[in-house]
Amino acid sequence: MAYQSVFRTGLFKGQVALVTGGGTGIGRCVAHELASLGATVVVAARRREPLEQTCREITENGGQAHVELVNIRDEESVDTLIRNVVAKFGRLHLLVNNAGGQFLSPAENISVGGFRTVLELNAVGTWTVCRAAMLHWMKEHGGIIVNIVADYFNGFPLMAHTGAARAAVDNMTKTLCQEWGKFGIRINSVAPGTIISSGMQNYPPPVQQMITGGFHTENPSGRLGTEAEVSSAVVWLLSPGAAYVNGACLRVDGGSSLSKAAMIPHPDDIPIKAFLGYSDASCLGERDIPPAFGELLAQYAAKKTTSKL
Ligand SMILES: CCCCCCC/C=C/C(=O)SCCNC(=O)CCNC(=O)[C@H](O)C(C)(C)COP(=O)(O)OP(=O)(O)OC[C@H]1O[C@@H](n2cnc3c(N)ncnc32)[C@H](O)[C@@H]1OP(=O)(O)O
Ligand SMILES: NC(=O)C1=CN([C@@H]2O[C@H](COP(=O)(O)OP(=O)(O)OC[C@H]3O[C@@H](n4cnc5c(N)ncnc54)[C@H](OP(=O)(O)O)[C@@H]3O)[C@@H](O)[C@H]2O)C=CC1
Repeated sequence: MAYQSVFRTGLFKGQVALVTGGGTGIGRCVAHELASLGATVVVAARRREPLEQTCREITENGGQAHVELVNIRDEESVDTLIRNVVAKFGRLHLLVNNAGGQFLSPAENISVGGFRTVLELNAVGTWTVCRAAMLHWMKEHGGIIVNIVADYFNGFPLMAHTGAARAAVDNMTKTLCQEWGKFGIRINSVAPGTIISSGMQNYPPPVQQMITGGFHTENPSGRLGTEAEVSSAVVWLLSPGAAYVNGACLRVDGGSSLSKAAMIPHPDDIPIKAFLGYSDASCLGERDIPPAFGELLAQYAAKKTTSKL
């Protein structure tokens, strides 16, 4: 019943949609929503089983779905995917670049290889799919693309690699909007906040507990997001109703990117000592500020620091 669609408007009837990472999580939900609105959906990723499961669910619901295997880190595999879709269905109108991910790690423990892996998966991988879709179909016929990124806007503690990769994808989206508009290609990105999805299985139990235990509810909406909430934004951007939205990044995060709490707890020591002036008189002593703030400055001056500078 969970995926029983309540209405079928046929909004995307006759259109072919490719969703990478469409066997699980957000991609699976996007695939369901597009199929329930009439699109023929191709779900593509590395593992056949989850893709076939999604496909079965959609077909049982009366939609049309097909499976293709792809590794978006492999240019030849991506090329084959796009050629197969165009050969089998004769068209490719809609593309959702959802496949991606990373591992959680303090930046100081990310090796060069680890950083490169995440850049290659998310940034180069998304580019590879965009490029192949453009070359093999959209350059001649137009199309609509949505790239899934993440809340990278103020940096991404514990995920420096993915923050860099998602920023790259968002910027690439803006460039492609300007360069590929002439082909009739419209392209946007969606930046999910923390979403309750299969992706959470990738994090160790203590991290899962931290997320479910309130850490990520500290946002204006007071909760985590759902796959359907991200999918809804994707579907809208793919729809004619968003015809004049191009090169945008739509945040689906409950407002969390506006009010992000520090993700890394601070130690008692302050690692970056406050600057209080070169002269002793600059900031301390008699001042025209409320007393409580003066006390705070005095504390900053007295605090021991771990800084070696
Ligand atoms: C604080 C909580 C924040 C929550 C915010 C949530 C926001 C985001 C949510 C999501 O995105 S949901 C999750 C979506 N799904 C995933 O992220 C899973 C995807 N992960 C993967 O597919 C893989 O882990 C990977 C990132 C693609 C890497 O897989 P691959 O098999 O290619 O890696 P390896 O060949 O094993 O290693 C390559 C390279 O990377 C280093 N590395 C891999 N894993 C780790 C790790 N856990 N910690 C540190 N380093 C890691 C590995 O050592 C290799 O490095 P080198 O040997 O080359 O130096
Ligand atoms: N959940 C969240 O809070 C957030 C998620 N995101 C992003 O949203 C997207 C979907 O995540 P979510 O559904 O949560 O997590 P999932 O882990 O369920 O989704 C990741 C999908 O990407 C596919 N994938 C990974 N690597 C490749 C590859 N090399 N080639 C092809 N497909 C690949 C996986 O399939 P397979 O392993 O079979 O290849 C899987 O279906 C990801 O890009 C994620 O990083 C962004 C912000 C927040």
